[in-house]
Amino acid sequence: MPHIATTNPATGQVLKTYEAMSTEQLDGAIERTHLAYQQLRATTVDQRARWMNAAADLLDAERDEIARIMTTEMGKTYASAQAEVTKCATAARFYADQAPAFLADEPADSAAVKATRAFIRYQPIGVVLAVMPWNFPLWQVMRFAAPALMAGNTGLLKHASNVPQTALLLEDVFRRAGFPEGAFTTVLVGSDAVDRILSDPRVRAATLTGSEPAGRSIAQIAGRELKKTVLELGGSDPFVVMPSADVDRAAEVATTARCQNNGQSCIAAKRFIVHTDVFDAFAEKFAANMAALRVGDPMDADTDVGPLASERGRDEVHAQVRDAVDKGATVLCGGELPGGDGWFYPPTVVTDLTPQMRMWSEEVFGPVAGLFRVSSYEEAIEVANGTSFGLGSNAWTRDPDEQERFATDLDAGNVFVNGMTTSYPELPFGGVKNSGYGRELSALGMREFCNTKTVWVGEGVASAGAGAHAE
Ligand SMILES: O=CCCCC(=O)O
Repeated sequence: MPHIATTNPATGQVLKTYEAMSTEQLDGAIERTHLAYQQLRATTVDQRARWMNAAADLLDAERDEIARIMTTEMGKTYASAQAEVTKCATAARFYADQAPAFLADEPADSAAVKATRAFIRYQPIGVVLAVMPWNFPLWQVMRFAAPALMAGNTGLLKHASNVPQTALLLEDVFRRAGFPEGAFTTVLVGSDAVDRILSDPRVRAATLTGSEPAGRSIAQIAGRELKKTVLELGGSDPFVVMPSADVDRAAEVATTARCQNNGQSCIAAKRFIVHTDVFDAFAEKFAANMAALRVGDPMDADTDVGPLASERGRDEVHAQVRDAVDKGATVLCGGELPGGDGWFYPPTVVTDLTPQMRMWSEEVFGPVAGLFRVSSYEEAIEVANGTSFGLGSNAWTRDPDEQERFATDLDAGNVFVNGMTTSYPELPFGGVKNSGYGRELSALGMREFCNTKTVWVGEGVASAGAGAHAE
């Protein structure tokens, strides 16, 4: 039986447990979501925008209570949980505003294809399964749900088993906002149910944010079933600092980039690759900033870093650090398991890493930074691109030529120059290599789950021109 429960990571206390759905209940949930699709696809984009704006208003109005639940379920600081709720409301409004333009018919060169009219029409495809992680328990779901529902698709959410309350409350928000019953449905099941769900003919596609093994497993099922997937998997983002960089600012942003969300973000900077000319200055400031972070109760406004989400996650992070230390790495700060309740881990900086150490190539999902010294641009690129991941990346340089080169040479889905990788509704988000494929957010994210339909109209039909339709 899957263990679906709210366990407070700050205390280790189990607060609420849930029974997994039976096969019959799951089938009923799929059917409701499928029937809701028949309804939603027949609504206008303006109607859906009204519901989406109402969902945004509910999120704003209930922000503090939602944030408290998120903090209790996965340990992020209360302030960052509040910011996450606000970001979700912003994304909902963004898609409510932009959907008419993103879904409008796109005229093509009709003369070139010997048509009276030729255009592209974006239409929904049906029920989309969303398998989502606990680290940004509201945002990861919303960045799928807002574009999907605005396109006229319906969503079936299989959330991580440690954030059931957040999963259920989002279903409730969409229902109260006015979306048809079943338009967004949470299923409380373990990952063993994913094969059954994705094999169901009523489910047309899947999106997953999660680990590389989870991505491989979904892709395998979807391949067998010939269903579209978007995968956003792990990352071990490089953060490169070159001699012309503002080192103080880079060290400050590096600290936030590594420890955001208690170090548990796929786009957290994880490998700090610093040119030898500024290495010592950067290392000193960065380690001092990391050591100064306050670790503690995530509900406390003075806390910078709360607990990791699970005991297993913390054990894994510590094992990666111990592996490096046992093989000769140097710890500049942190690295010791604290005593007491809760799954806390101190901000840690480790240097003198070698390819034999797990930290060299693996993603570290906690507030632990690997620090690398390089002596040229070419070496920085080689180390930065030297993992199987390619999600986000950061480069710090005031040299305009270098900025251009980094934008081209970093093998990643996102390059942020003199700033920290983050996601915006306006910009596409996703990775290359083992970080996954497909894009979320922006118009591209909405169209991933649309039927991009070519329409060609020959002679004998009154020409009305394309561009008016938005389903
Ligand atoms: O684990 C992935 C984190 C994504 C965070 C964001 O979208 O800002």
